Amino acid sequence: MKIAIGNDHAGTDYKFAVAAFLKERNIEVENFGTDEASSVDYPDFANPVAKAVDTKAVDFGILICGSGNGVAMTANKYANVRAGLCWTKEIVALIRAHNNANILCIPARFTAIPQVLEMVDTFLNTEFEGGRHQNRIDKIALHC
Ligand SMILES: O=C(CO)[C@H](O)[C@H](O)[C@H](O)COP(=O)(O)O
Repeated sequence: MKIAIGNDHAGTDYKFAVAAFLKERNIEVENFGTDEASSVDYPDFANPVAKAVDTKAVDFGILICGSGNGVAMTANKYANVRAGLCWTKEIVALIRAHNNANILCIPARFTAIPQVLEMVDTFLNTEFEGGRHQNRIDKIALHC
């Protein structure tokens, strides 16, 4: 499995923790995020992750910014991306089981790292349920 990860300055520490967690599980990680704490613009890091997921160059993406909203808004501009903003592992389970999300968006300023690692574990270990949820995903469309 290969995962693209991206973050702005608010998510740098969280990105390192998540990347280490994934590598310990022999998951390949492509780092598109900043490695610094100095201020940057989140679309510069969310766009390459979303593009990698959109083109199926990777299996999943993980995006981290302060609130998680900026990266989610950016990623959901891509046709094949379903990016979900999550702050508990229960919501993570639902974005996989019901929404077949392929990018997990994490609000670094409103979560703790141990909680985020649990969320990432849930994201990787929850299957899409299909059925009625597939019908609904099929109705998600670009309107521009
Ligand atoms: O874009 C965001 C919110 O949608 C992210 O949370 C950013 O990390 C945040 O806006 C950065 O804020 P800062 O005051 O420039 O550190």
